[in-house]
Amino acid sequence: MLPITINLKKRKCIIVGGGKIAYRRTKTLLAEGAHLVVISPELLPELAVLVEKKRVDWLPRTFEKQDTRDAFLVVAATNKREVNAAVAQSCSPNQLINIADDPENSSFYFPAVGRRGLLSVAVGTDGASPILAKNIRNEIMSQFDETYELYFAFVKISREKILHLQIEETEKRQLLTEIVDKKYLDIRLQRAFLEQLKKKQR
Ligand SMILES: C[C@@]1(CC(=O)O)C2=NC(=C\c3[nH]c(c(CCC(=O)O)c3CC(=O)O)Cc3[nH]c(c(CC(=O)O)c3CCC(=O)O)/C=C3\N/C(=C\2)[C@@H](CCC(=O)O)[C@]3(C)CC(=O)O)/[C@H]1CCC(=O)O
Ligand SMILES: NC(=O)c1ccc[n+]([C@@H]2O[C@H](COP(=O)([O-])OP(=O)(O)OC[C@H]3O[C@@H](n4cnc5c(N)ncnc54)[C@H](O)[C@@H]3O)[C@@H](O)[C@H]2O)c1
Repeated sequence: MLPITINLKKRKCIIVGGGKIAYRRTKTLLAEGAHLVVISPELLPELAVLVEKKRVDWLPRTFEKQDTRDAFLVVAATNKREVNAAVAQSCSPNQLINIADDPENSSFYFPAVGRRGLLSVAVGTDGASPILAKNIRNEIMSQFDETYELYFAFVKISREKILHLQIEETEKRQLLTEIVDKKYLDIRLQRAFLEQLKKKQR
């Protein structure tokens, strides 16, 4: 399975079911700015709060096969195997579909995600053990404390500035390599580097 980072901003995502798994998926997809529609006769209180806050749309009924028609991504997360199978059946081969109780027939899995500023980490085990994926994610993320949040922002800004400099390609490459040195976790060195770049811009 290929891990990719998908831009979900404003894309329509359908979640069928309103229980624990639906809520977990909702949080993951909302964090990426997706347009979420939850279809379920009942909702977990945590999901109802998100509906009240208008963070997600809710269709308070059971699934109907036209529901998935214009969705970019679909999650089948009811506690009924036959309903989840019907959700999957209703999708075209080009829609992204995750079936909570049927990885074999899902076109994508949810990895264990970690975020620190602009860094994102996704760990999967091809479904072998979600708990292990979670543990490995936690292990990786423990290496990145909050100083990395500023650092990743520094790297992004510096890279943009370097790419726009009127200098030789070899020097650009050297500078792009320079900024990933861990010494730049130190904010004073970040400032000094940006000052240096300013001089090169003139
Ligand atoms: C990583 C994480 C992301 C997330 O869900 O956001 C995730 N599962 C998590 C937790 C978790 N899931 C389960 C348990 C109970 C213990 C256990 O069974 O091990 C726990 C533990 C817990 O809750 O702590 C049960 C379970 N999971 C799946 C099945 C179906 C099956 O295997 O048939 C069943 C049995 C259902 C049943 O009982 O019927 C299937 C999938 N779960 C996946 C992802 C995909 C594979 C990821 C990979 O490649 O490893 C995959 C294939 C598809 C998918 O659903 O996307 C998230 C933790 C991260 C976090 O906390 O951030
Ligand atoms: N992938 C995973 O990580 C993972 C982990 C645990 C469980 N599961 C599986 O996920 C599924 C859901 O688990 P859960 O704990 O969220 O269940 P749950 O009982 O908390 O929630 C089920 C929801 O489905 C809704 N529902 C039932 N019939 C429906 C229909 N016809 N149309 C629309 N909604 C309907 C119910 O109203 C309820 O909100 C189960 O099949 C379980 O085996 C997957």
